[in-house]
Amino acid sequence: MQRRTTAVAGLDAAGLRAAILESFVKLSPRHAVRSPIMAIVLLGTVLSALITIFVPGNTGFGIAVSVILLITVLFANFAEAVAEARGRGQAASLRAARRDLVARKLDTIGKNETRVAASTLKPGDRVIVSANELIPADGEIVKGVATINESAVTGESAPVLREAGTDRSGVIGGTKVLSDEIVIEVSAEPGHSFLDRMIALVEGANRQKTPNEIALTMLLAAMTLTFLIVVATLPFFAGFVGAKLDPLLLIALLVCLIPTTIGGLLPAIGIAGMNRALSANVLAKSGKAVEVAGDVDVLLLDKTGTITFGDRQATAFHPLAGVDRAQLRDAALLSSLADPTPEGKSIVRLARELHSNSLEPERADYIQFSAQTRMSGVDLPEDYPGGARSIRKGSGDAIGNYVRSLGGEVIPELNARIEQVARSGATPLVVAEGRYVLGVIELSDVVKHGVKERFARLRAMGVRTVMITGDNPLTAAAIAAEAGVDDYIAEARPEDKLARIRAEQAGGRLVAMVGDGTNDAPALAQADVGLAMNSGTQAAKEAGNMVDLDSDPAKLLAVVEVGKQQLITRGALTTFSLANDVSKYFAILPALFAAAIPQMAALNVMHLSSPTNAVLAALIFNAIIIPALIPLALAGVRFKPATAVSLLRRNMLVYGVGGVLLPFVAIKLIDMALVAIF
Ligand SMILES: Nc1ncnc2c1ncn2[C@@H]1O[C@H](COP(=O)(O)OP(=O)(O)OP(=O)(O)O)[C@@H](O)[C@H]1O
Ligand SMILES: [K+]
Ligand SMILES: [Mg+2]
Repeated sequence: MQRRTTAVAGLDAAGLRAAILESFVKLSPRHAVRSPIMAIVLLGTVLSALITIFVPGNTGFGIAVSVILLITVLFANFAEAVAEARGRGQAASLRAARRDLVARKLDTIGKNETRVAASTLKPGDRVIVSANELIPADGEIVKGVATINESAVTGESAPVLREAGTDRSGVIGGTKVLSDEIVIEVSAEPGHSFLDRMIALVEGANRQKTPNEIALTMLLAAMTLTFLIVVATLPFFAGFVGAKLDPLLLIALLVCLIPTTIGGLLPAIGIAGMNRALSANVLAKSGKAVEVAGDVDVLLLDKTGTITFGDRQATAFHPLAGVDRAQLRDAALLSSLADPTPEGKSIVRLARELHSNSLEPERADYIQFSAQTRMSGVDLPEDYPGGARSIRKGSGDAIGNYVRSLGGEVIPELNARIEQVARSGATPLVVAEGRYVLGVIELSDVVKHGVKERFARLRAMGVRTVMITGDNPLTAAAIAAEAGVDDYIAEARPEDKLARIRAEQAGGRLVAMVGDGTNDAPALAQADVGLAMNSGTQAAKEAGNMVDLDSDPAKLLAVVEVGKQQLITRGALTTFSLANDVSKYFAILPALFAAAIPQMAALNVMHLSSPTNAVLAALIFNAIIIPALIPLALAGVRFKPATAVSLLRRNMLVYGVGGVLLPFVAIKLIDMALVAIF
């Protein structure tokens, strides 16, 4: 983490020099036209320079106006350059992880290996990687399990476990295998790896304006056009009262009125948002994704692993009346011998601790767990001691259906047992042998620290949280209450997540969700904000529009806050920029009409020393407010969790009223300084 936070903290001397240089490079017309507002200022600079050169008269004033206008454009360019430079610092650390590697590529039958350059690997190729070797390309583990150090990419040095056939099978090129040996199926085209794409994004090579940003740019352009028309027609109306207006003053008036502050800071705000997400170790595939996160109304969260720690561990066996404790214990063990889930492994562990000495069958049919069936188990063959048997374990309703399908029935005692376990927030797994229910396994899980506070923060911001779980309603209710979510859906299968997202969206709401599994991919793609876990499957990472490098599902909460902050920052600075106009009117209008209409002097409420000084002071303020606000644009406006409406009210007060008052003071001070100096 250290490496990345220092890159965000600010620019070093070299970075600063580069940003200053870049401010001049950005004077090129090709760059200038991207912001209509700054283009007008640049045009004004050229025009006032030409007037100064060719129209005899007040040369000193002309030079001053031209220089200040040029500096205004440079300041705006500088704001963008600083934001970009910070992104480049982050890209450099990502790039360090992408090195030229040698891969041990397997042939099609997976027997022989040849050494090839990692850059030649294509999707579908299989490579073998052993302990202490670097993973040559992005892909998914198809064989084996290994601990991996992903610090080169995530900055997080704690090793992570990645395993074939699970939702934690994804690996990134450039990270290091610490133990064991794995076979990886490459998923990325050369040059299009996860890192390649992220570097391009961070550098802003293909930064696209977000819809909000485009809408605001259009609005600002329309305002600029209006002011342009007003100022251009002013001499005509002034003619009626016999006033002749100085073209230099008209240019100054125009530049002061158009929203240069927000126009200059807009790109920096956009870039900074993505950088803030990256500082939280979240790679957003677009700036749009970050912003949409700031607008979401509903957060859909998994229970297991997101709200709870997720390593559900078997803690007790509860046999039904008349069932021997050892019988339940042994059945639970047999049904879990080949169950690779954390739940399955913990059942084996608990049963062994309780001295189960069941033999491992030499051959048996294992039924793997799926979120669809919510059941797993084993079919034992004739020759196993005790004869052929079918053992199943799973959710109460799944096992209920199973025994009923075999002609059995669910006795009330079972429901009482299930309830007893579920009410405490634990997950009851029911074990059945054939059509007889043996009892209940208690799987305990713990709610993560601090989630309750985060949900409360989100609620204060008007975001509703919905927990969606495959677990039974009672466990769901217990955990929902403990975690403080607004709503929950129990006994949900993967497609239910998708259905719920669609339903929320149909109601006009924006939905965010987290996921890691292949079966989460449709929901991740459907959600407006899909945060995929870095540890997750390739399908999930492709489908989502953000990836959390730390694989912490609770990160979604942080992402929402980053997005909110981005929207609020833009809104606050726009308000401030527009509010500034009021005071500039009072500075420039009296100056403009000073000669023709002496009564206008009454408007000179700031008692500025002279008409020219008034204009210069307004222009200088207009220019220096841009760099003054760069830190705020980059860091984001501080905000407390509150609903959009109350935030708007507060920001109108701070940035609106502040935006009106501050320039009065500042312009007056600059005027006094001008008098003192000249
Ligand atoms: N290894 C397993 N064998 C049999 N049944 C299981 C196993 N693991 C979980 N189950 C049952 O299947 C249900 C659904 O599990 P699933 O993992 O889909 O959802 P979940 O983990 O409970 O919820 P979430 O969606 O929040 O992760 C569980 O509540 C449990 O009753
Ligand atoms: K302005
Ligand atoms: Mg699950």
